[in-house]
Amino acid sequence: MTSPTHPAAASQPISIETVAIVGAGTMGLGIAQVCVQHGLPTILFDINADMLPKARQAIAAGLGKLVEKQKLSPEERDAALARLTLTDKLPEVRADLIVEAVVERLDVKQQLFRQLAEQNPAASIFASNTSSLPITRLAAGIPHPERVVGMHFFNPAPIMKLVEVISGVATAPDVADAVFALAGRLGKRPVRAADAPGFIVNRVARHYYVEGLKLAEEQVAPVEVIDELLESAGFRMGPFRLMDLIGVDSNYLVTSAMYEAFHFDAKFRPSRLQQQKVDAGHHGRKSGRGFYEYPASGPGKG
Ligand SMILES: NC(=O)c1ccc[n+]([C@@H]2O[C@H](COP(=O)([O-])OP(=O)(O)OC[C@H]3O[C@@H](n4cnc5c(N)ncnc54)[C@H](O)[C@@H]3O)[C@@H](O)[C@H]2O)c1
Repeated sequence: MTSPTHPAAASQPISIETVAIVGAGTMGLGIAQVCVQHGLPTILFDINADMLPKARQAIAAGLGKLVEKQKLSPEERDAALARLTLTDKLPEVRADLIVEAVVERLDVKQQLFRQLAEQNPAASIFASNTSSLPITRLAAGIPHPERVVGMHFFNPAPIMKLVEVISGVATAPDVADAVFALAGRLGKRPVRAADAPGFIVNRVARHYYVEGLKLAEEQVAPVEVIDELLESAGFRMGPFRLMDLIGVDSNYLVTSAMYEAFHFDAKFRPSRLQQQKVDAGHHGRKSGRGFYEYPASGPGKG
C-alpha cells in the first residue's frame, strides 16, 4: 500500500510561512496569539464581525501579560500584534496552513473546508482543532483530502504545551510531519495520535466531566464541593470550573460526538444538567455565567 502524497511535497519538506485561523472564539484567539508571537503572519477570521475587536483586545492582553512577566519586550509585543490581520471576509482566508477552530460540528467544518479549497492552492494544509470529530470523516469529500490533518491545541492555547497531531486515513505523512514540526516551532510539545474518537486526552478526560455531572445530578454533592475536593486531591481545576473555562457548550458537543462515535456507549452519555446549561445560554466564562457566575470580570475572565 502506498502512502498518500501532498502536491507540495515532491522533493522537499513542506514550508509553512503563513497561517490563517478560522474561528475567533476561546481556542482560535489563543492559537492566533501563539502564531503571531512566534513570528508567523496570521489571519484570524470569524463569521461574526463582533468577535473581531474582542479578539484583538484579548490577544493584546495576552501578549501584554507576557510583557509584564518579562517574557516578551514591548517591541516584540508590538511586532507580534503587527503580524495579526483580523477579517470577517472568507475570501481573504488564504495561507500555507489554515487551522479551523469553529463549532464542533462535522457539517460546518466540512462546508468550511470545501469553501476554503476553492480559494486556496492544493498545497495549503487544512488543520482542524477538533476535540473529537474523526479526521478521516472530516477529510472525506474535500478536494485533496491528503492535506487534512488534526492539530489539537489545549485550552488555554498560549499556556498549554501539548498539541495532538492526528493523521486520518487520507492524511499525507509529510503533511502530518509539517504540522508536527510547526507545533515545535510554536514552542509546543507535539504528540502524534491515531484517528480514534477523542484521540488521547479527551478520551481519558471525558469521564472527569461525565462522572462529575452524574455526581451533581444524583445530588451526591454540590458542584462547588465536587470541584473543591478534586482540586484538593491534586487536580488543577475541578470538572465544573474546567467546563466553564472550556465553554459548557463546546464541552457538551464534544461529549455528544464521542457518545455517537462510541456507538452510544452509556459511559459517554451526555448529561441533561449540562444540556440545560447550554439551552439557557450559560456557556461558562465566555458568556459571564456557567456553573459559576463571572459578573465583575465579564465574559472571558473569571
Ligand atoms: N474550548 C476548549 O477548551 C477547546 C479545547 C480544544 C479544542 N477545542 C475545539 O476547538 C473548536 C472551537 O471551540 P471553541 O471552544 O473555541 O468554540 P467557541 O464557541 O468559543 O468559538 C467558535 C467561534 O467560531 C465562530 N464560527 C462558527 N462557525 C464559523 C464558521 N463557519 N466560520 C467562521 N467562524 C465560525 C464563532 O463565531 C465563534 O467565534 C471546536 O472544534 C472545539 O471542539 C475546544
